[in-house]
Amino acid sequence: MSNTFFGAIADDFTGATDLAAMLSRAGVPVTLRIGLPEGPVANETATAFEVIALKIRTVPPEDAVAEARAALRWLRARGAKRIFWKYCSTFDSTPRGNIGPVADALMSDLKIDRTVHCPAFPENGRRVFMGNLFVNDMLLSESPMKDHPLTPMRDSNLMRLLAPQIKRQTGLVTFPTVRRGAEAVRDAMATLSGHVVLDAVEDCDLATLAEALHDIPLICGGSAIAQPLPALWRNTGTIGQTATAPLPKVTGGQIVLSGSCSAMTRAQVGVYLKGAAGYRLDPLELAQGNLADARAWLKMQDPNAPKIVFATAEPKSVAAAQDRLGVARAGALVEDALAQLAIDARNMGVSRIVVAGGETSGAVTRALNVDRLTIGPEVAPGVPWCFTGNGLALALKSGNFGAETFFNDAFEMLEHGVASATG
Ligand SMILES: Nc1ncnc2c1ncn2[C@@H]1O[C@H](COP(=O)(O)OP(=O)(O)O)[C@@H](O)[C@H]1O
Ligand SMILES: O=C(O)[C@@H](O)C(=O)COP(=O)(O)O
Repeated sequence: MSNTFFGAIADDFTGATDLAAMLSRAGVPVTLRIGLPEGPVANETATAFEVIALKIRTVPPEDAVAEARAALRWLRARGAKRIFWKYCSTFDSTPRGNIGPVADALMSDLKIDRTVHCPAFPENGRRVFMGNLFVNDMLLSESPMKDHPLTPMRDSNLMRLLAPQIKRQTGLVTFPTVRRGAEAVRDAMATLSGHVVLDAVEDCDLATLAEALHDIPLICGGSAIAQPLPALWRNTGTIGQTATAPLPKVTGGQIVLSGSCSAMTRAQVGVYLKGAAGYRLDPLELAQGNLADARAWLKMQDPNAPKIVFATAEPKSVAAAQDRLGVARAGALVEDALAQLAIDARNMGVSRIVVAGGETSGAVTRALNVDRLTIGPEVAPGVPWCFTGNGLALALKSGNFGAETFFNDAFEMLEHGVASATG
């Protein structure tokens, strides 16, 4: 018998580990699954918090909807009472989706006519004011997200971004209302239907929103709104107390694989290359079928020494590759190459792997046949070390998360040992 209470569907793998980290911080055991299990899972220890990592951020909307609905069915069959649709705190989507279509489909399946959208993540500089998303001190559309290889964000208004993606209407709970407290938020919600965007500027706003909304069936957004939820459910006796489990110690070689071209990753790669061996992947060369050079380079490296393989490049160079190859093909070539190199690294004794990029993390994690992750401590907000059942440690870093020294920070943290985790 399962006792799942909270079920989350994440649109990419870094997003899934980000959400799992926020729940772990709140002291609850989380099961993070890579895709839906193929067979029954009845004999394993059930946890009240399940996160399913999908790779549906940039697939056609029909495919994203089908996968998300299957995940919803699976979670509800396990007993999930609260559903969370986790997407990016920078609202990464194409003009057609997939944030809106999936939210609409989940609403229909749950038979509800209202949900909320809360991408705010103040600790990582994502704030929503009057329905407009800010990244640090910039509007989303003026931030480096305007140049994202797959989901360039050229508008900052969440209602405007959602409108062409959804069948229902949009609404907004404004910042002044949120600052008046949970009751004011509930009163405002009672007058709204469809997709309600929530303003939130600081963590205290997320706490107010969580207090007002923790009992609604479906929350959509970034990971930060999830952090205050477990304490609220614990206070009302909805979930019990939880214990932490010791983490496995992972020794063995190390590598960084970076397919993210986000501004922060570019800086992180630059810093890491000062002390690590590096190999740059070029999508145009990959298109000629040349992965052999990269594989040969990797084979010559000491498994234990710091090293990085990266396709990370400046927007101009990304645009040039995309002009020649098309956006999807350029992305797929890099993802497939890094996935193959992850397998090669594993075969030469590498067991501690940092991956930069959400899509990239999806490709690498799948290639390594990982089906479940235990969540460890965070290297940076939203980026935990994760552990597989078969001796691998993975840190899946979202493009813009972490400090410039992230890659060094990650391995240092493992060297010094990590105390405990949930899962
Ligand atoms: N040099 C490049 N030219 C074109 N596309 C690239 C290049 N390097 C990486 N990519 C692709 O860009 C996408 C980056 O997305 P992702 O891995 O999700 O990173 P992020 O987390 O920064 O959004 C991937 O599909 C990746 O394969
Ligand atoms: O919400 C976030 O910002 C992250 O959890 C996330 O989804 C990041 O996506 P990528 O930057 O594509 O890794």
